[in-house]
Amino acid sequence: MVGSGQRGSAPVETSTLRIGQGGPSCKNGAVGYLVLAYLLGSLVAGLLLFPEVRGRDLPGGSGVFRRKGPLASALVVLFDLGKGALAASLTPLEWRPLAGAAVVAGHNWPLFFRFRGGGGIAPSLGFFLVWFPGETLAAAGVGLWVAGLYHALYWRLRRRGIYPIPFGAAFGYLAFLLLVPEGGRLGAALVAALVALRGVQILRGRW
Ligand SMILES: O=P(O)(O)OC[C@H](O)CO
Repeated sequence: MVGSGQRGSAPVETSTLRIGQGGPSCKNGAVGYLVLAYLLGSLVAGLLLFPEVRGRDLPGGSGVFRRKGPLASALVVLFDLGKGALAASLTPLEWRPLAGAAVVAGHNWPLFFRFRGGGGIAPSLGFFLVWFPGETLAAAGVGLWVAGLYHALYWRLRRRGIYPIPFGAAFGYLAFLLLVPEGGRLGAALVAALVALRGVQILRGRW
């Protein structure tokens, strides 16, 4: 997207995000946005609302579904989507790539829960739904479709290995990286890397 410059003056180019433009006060402001995003991410719904899940299962939608049922799971997913969406809404465009990483880092390694949180899927979905709604919905569709297929062809029969949602999500993030416009690629790559890193930790039993 290209911003409309004022008539008679040089057009204002907004198509490329340039992180760190501006003086020291701008950078100080950015630290505030990133800390806020990290703290928002650290409010892990599954751990706040259902502390009994802690240590027994993952605190995201799937883990809470397994332990507490569908309504509790829906509540957790909505809360975690919401904090991601709020972080995107509060952060100016130029700092959004880092704010996306910050809110997901908070959810995955929360300050309030000894740095042991969820997988980062719901907050990243909420964050990018605000920033790139069409691309995010399309990528989420890919992820859900792959998860459904994996469930039907493998998980339903074996119940072993990677759970369907994270399995499908890996394809969703790949789709998103291909679909997202240039201005969002850095943010998408940072977030996907943090989700993948946490996924490796979880697979190794370090959750
Ligand atoms: O990645 P989270 O913590 O948002 O959890 C989402 C789902 O439970 C993953 O299976």
